[in-house]
Amino acid sequence: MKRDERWEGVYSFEDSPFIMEILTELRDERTGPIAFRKGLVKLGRYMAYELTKTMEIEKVPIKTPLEETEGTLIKDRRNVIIITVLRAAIPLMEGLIKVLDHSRVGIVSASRSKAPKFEIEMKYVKVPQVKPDDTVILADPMIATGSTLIKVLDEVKKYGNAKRYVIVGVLAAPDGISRIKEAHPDVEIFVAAIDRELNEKGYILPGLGDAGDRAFGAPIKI
Ligand SMILES: O=P(O)(O)OC[C@H]1O[C@H](OP(=O)(O)OP(=O)(O)O)[C@H](O)[C@@H]1O
Ligand SMILES: O=c1cc[nH]c(=O)[nH]1
Ligand SMILES: [Mg+2]
Repeated sequence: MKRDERWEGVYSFEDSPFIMEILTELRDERTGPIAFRKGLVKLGRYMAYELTKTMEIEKVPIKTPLEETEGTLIKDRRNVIIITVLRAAIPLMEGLIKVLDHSRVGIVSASRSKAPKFEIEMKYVKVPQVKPDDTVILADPMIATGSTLIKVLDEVKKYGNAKRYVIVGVLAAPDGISRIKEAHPDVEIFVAAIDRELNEKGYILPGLGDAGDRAFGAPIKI
């Protein structure tokens, strides 16, 4: 895990060869939906494992069959809410929850309109009550303009105040990170990698394409 000097509380995993290898497969245009979804699940699992290193732990007395000793409990792991941003976060959440298995889960839909407006439509919001001990993880593979996550954070913060708000994603563009940090300075961001820029259609470069379409196939308009 590597802190990015450009912002407070922004981390990438560019120093982790294993996470980079999974990302390489996701970026590769030859990777089909089955392997793409599996890659997102794997990333979710390993990123959740890395995230536990930033959580509050407690030392607890335990008894082995032979003697008394001290054990470790990750206190914060018991108080996690994962907000899954449809569609592309579904496999990422599946991986996160393998490690953060006590999590309550919120589901929100967010769909970004085409350039230049990039308006976010949020039709479905089901979020549990947020308590002061909670770590709220906002799972969304792609942070492009940042508009989706700004809107999701605006909404989720209505459900109570959390101890931490943490975005877990795969790729981010610098512009999107700056916009999110401006709107929500308290949010921490953990992504596999921070890419170069956005193209005129709002896609991350070099990126991995449209994460939702690659995981689930392109929808059609009827
Ligand atoms: O940072 P932004 O510019 O807001 O873009 C990022 C959003 O775009 C993608 O979702 P999309 O709207 O394509 O929906 P989908 O997951 O259903 O494809 C992605 O999963 C993010 O939610
Ligand atoms: O590059 C991008 C940008 C937004 N959403 C995606 O799925 N990919
Ligand atoms: Mg999409």
